Amino acid sequence: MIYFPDAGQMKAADRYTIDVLGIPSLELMERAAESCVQIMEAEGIDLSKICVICGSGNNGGDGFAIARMLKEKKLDVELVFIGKEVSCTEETRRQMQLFQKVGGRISNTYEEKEYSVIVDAIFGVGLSRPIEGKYFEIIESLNRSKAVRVAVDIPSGISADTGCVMGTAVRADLTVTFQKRKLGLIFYPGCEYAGRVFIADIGICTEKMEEDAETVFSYEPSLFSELLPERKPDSHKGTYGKVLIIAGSKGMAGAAYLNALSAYRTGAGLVQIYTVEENRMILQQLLPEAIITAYDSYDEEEVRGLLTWADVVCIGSGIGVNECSEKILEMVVKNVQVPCVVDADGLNILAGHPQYLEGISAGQFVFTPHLKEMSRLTRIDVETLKSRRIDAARAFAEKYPVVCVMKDARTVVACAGRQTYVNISGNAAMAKAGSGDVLAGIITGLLAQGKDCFEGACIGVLLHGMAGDAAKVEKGSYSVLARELADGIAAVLSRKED
Ligand SMILES: NC(=O)C1=CN([C@@H]2O[C@H](COP(=O)(O)OP(=O)(O)OC[C@H]3O[C@@H](n4cnc5c(N)ncnc54)[C@H](OP(=O)(O)O)[C@@H]3O)[C@@H](O)[C@H]2O)[C@@H](O)CC1
Ligand SMILES: Nc1ncnc2c1ncn2[C@@H]1O[C@H](COP(=O)(O)OP(=O)(O)O)[C@@H](O)[C@H]1O
Ligand SMILES: [K+]
Repeated sequence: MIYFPDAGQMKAADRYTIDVLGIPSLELMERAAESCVQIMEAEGIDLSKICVICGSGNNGGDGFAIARMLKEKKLDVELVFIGKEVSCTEETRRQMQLFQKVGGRISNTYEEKEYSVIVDAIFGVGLSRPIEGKYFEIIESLNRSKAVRVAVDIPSGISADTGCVMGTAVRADLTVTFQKRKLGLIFYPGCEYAGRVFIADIGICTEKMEEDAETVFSYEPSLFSELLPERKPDSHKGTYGKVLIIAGSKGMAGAAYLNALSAYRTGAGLVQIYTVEENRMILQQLLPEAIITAYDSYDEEEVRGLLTWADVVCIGSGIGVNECSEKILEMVVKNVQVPCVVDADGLNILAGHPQYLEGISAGQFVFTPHLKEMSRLTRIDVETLKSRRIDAARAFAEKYPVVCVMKDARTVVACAGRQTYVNISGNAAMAKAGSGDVLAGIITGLLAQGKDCFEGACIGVLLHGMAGDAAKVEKGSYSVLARELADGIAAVLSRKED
């Protein structure tokens, strides 16, 4: 597992390392600076004319130490201190003196010059409010420079908790972050502002943080195959689950097709699609492997029978919001006894009828809203959701006992009592209609093979992104179609057998 701390957790890990393990703060700062210098050298960055810009916190302290180390290598280093002397931490003050001791000079004004590299040590995880005034001007100005920009720990102006730009932020080419990649370097736009990220091990103990229920994690894509359900030699189609897909409306056969295809590609044993009569022939031809049952109008007994048959249900993709789909959804949500994925219009219906969710069982539902659907469900606007993704997904999963898969370029999976997952696979080729239907099918396929709702959701989101990455290799960022994500599933899963 990979863990992504927020600012508070990183500071707590620093404190633990200093106070309990007895590694002096100044020593950590020396290691941090050494790692930055080493990485700049190893990356072949032109160090012929260096500018290090420091703030008054410990991030600035790192900057002073970097400047000293570069100066000791007889390099041309200018140091600009733009913090407040009174606000300096004890360590930063000490580093300032050490820099001056080796003959370093400190300027208090930043001038646009032809630097080869600018080291950003203005703010790290201690950024506590939006950037204004002279800090704003300086960051904008160094973003105009042609120099390579190296951020220390995190680009100044990026929130370590959310990845949001706090007023303005340094656009780095490279970021050297200490011990763990902060959450703000995972979420966009922070992820883009950071450029290439290097993680330097400076000996901060993160064990406590890894055990913390509040910590956000991801799976190591290289260890993906260990997460998959087993395929046993002595098995038959019943071993891998009977899947009921309730999807598609007139003109939306594709949603049902993509759900079902993806569930099959992920390994489900038998898939039945329940859809409107108009889609029967289309789906039969598109996916002869699926059983098709069709309806003209709401038939409670038929739905009840299908629920009894199914080991897993996926409902909502392209079902439309109308009287019939509302009745089917209400019936399913109130009566389903097996794991159930609710997607798209299923969620839009629930947004208008939250009473359907009263009394639902815990650990049985996976909801897969994109941000707009999440906004409808929570009545929180999309911009606010973007600025507090983790909190919003967690709050929803606390309010309703469901696994909440809040989809975006970085999908978040929250479940009460579990650490929150954030996904790091996938790419912009997936920003196309139908991708979400594929995800709902993948998660359903994993649940059919016995994964619990939370694991099935996390592994499904990872697999979906990896399938997108495989599809991008084949078709490029512009041309991938949602159905080709299903080919990507096959490409990823077949690697397990290699
Ligand atoms: N020993 C350790 O702990 C280690 C820490 N390490 C390094 O320390 C970094 C964390 O250091 P930190 O906690 O001192 O905070 P930091 O990011 O320098 O910023 C705080 C300063 O910024 C100021 N400020 C904030 N927002 C502002 C704004 N919008 N506009 C203007 N000012 C603003 C704030 O001022 P104040 O709020 O007090 O007015 C304060 O002066 C971490 O990222 C890593 O690089 C490593 O060396 C490893 C060992
Ligand atoms: N830029 C991107 N990077 C990674 N994943 C993406 C990106 N854009 C979209 N996705 C993924 O594609 C899916 C889109 O889902 P959704 O918006 O519901 O599509 P649709 O409703 O058209 O099927 C989500 O799982 C999302 O995480
Ligand atoms: K910084």
